[in-house]
Amino acid sequence: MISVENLTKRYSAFTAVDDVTFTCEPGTITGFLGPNGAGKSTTLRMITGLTSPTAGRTTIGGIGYAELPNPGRVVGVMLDAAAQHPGRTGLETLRLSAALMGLPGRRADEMLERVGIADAAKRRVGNYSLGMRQRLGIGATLMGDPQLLILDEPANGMDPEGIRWMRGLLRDFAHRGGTVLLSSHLLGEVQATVDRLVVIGGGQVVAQGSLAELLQRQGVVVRGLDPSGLRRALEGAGLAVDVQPDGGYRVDGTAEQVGRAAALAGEVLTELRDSDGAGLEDLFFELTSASDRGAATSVAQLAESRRTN
Ligand SMILES: Nc1ncnc2c1ncn2[C@@H]1O[C@H](COP(=O)(O)OP(=O)(O)OP(=O)(O)O)[C@@H](O)[C@H]1O
Repeated sequence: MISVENLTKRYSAFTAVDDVTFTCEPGTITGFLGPNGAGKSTTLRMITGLTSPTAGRTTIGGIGYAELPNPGRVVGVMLDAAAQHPGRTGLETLRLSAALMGLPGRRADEMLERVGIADAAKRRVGNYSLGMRQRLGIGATLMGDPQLLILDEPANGMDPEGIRWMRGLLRDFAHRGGTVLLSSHLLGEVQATVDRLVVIGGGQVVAQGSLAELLQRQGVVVRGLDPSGLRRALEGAGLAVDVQPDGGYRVDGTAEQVGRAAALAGEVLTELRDSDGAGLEDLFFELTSASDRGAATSVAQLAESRRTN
């Protein structure tokens, strides 16, 4: 388990990470999501002992990263795939990882096969594409057969096939009881991969919960013959209504609640369906801009602020 408790990092007067708390459980993939500059990398650097916190603490399996006797055997960390030495070949890179962890060199060859770049084993990493470096980086994280993975923007530079491959690999890792924490600034990228989301904006956690929970909050999409009459009926029934760019309404409620409110007011519906997370992107922007206002610190507060806006 990864545990982050009241973690804060200040650079002079600037607070990059502000009282962040979350946990990542075995058997799950947690997405750490936020726009550029939100504080994701700083948090991951603190978890992995590369930056010291101003306040708070982080543990991996109950102990601090710096106290792990052979960290690579416990947690695979990839913070910057582009940082690999450009003059070494992929094989040399992984052989070095193997040597540092006291593993046999042949493991490097097996790993290159596993991450799909065996045919580039003897090429210099400087000539790899970013997607190939990500594969190599993921290979390096897996060398010590760890129970946890911490990956900063692992999908950066990967093509759709690469992203699908990585998704399968991480799913399989979590399925076998592993714990994964991965960051991204793109909601669409993590949505299909993760079980849980921790959303960060302006250094603060603005929402966290299971993906299902956060998706559920998206309610239903509804349209009627008389849009303004339908809106009056829904709001009259106490349902919060968001007008979509295409003129439909997204409603925080169930199809039954919406159907009943419309029927009571004699409104004819032309469409009523689950929003299928279509609004999760809106939620992401809403959540992160809410953090700039310092308004919402939890899903509950955000939900409240959406109801009253
Ligand atoms: N060493 C440092 N000194 C001063 N400010 C820093 C330092 N490191 C990070 N910051 C600032 O802290 C904030 C958070 O940065 P961080 O790299 O953690 O964001 P991020 O969410 O990972 O963004 P990105 O997706 O762009 O990598 C940014 O405003 C950044 O400029």
